[in-house]
Amino acid sequence: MIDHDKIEQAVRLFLEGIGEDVTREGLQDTPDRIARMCEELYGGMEDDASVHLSKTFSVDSNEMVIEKDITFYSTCEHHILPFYGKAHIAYIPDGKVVGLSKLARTVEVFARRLQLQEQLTGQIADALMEYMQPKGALVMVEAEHMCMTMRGIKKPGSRTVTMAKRGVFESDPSLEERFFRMIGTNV
Ligand SMILES: Nc1nc2c(ncn2[C@@H]2O[C@H](COP(=O)(O)OP(=O)(O)OP(=O)(O)O)[C@@H](O)[C@H]2O)c(=O)[nH]1
Ligand SMILES: [Zn+2]
Repeated sequence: MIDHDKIEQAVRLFLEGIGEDVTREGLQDTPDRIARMCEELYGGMEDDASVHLSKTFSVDSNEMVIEKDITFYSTCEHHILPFYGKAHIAYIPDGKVVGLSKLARTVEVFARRLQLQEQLTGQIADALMEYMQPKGALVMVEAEHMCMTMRGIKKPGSRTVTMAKRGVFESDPSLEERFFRMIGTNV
């Protein structure tokens, strides 16, 4: 549960900590604004991937399905700064598929919380395997981390690429090659 009162108290303390005057006009509503924003940014913690992925329906073909370029925004758990980019999801059905929007909804469930990119990638793949039981799933995430660009090492434009393979994608390398051909990326 997101606790608005705690967030508002913390934001006031934080503003004092950086030497701000919390009573000045521009900051008066900021604690409340941030508490409301947290509902959106971290709302994935109160959502459940099984709700989206268990709405399957039957199909005749078990050909690979790819949903690519799913834009997401997440927050790095080390610095509480955004990391954002694209997720690509592939799966090989085992007689059933889900509505395409449910793949993007699953990305949102895990992106809208404090995260590590590797963990985000793995959690999406695990949810697909657990709740829709395909023959295999592959998730690739490409992102820019603001903790690498606006502070610290300051390398704007650097991208982190992570991948998680499950099921037949682990045992058959030709499926991964097909995935790369189909998304048109050479990482
Ligand atoms: N593996 C991984 N590392 C991440 C992710 N997001 C941020 N990091 C890294 O987490 C590390 C935290 O390093 P620390 O040395 O504890 O903290 P820091 O002194 O702020 O690190 P610098 O960023 O090097 O200044 C940094 O190297 C970040 O680049 C992520 O999603 N996955
Ligand atoms: Zn970070």
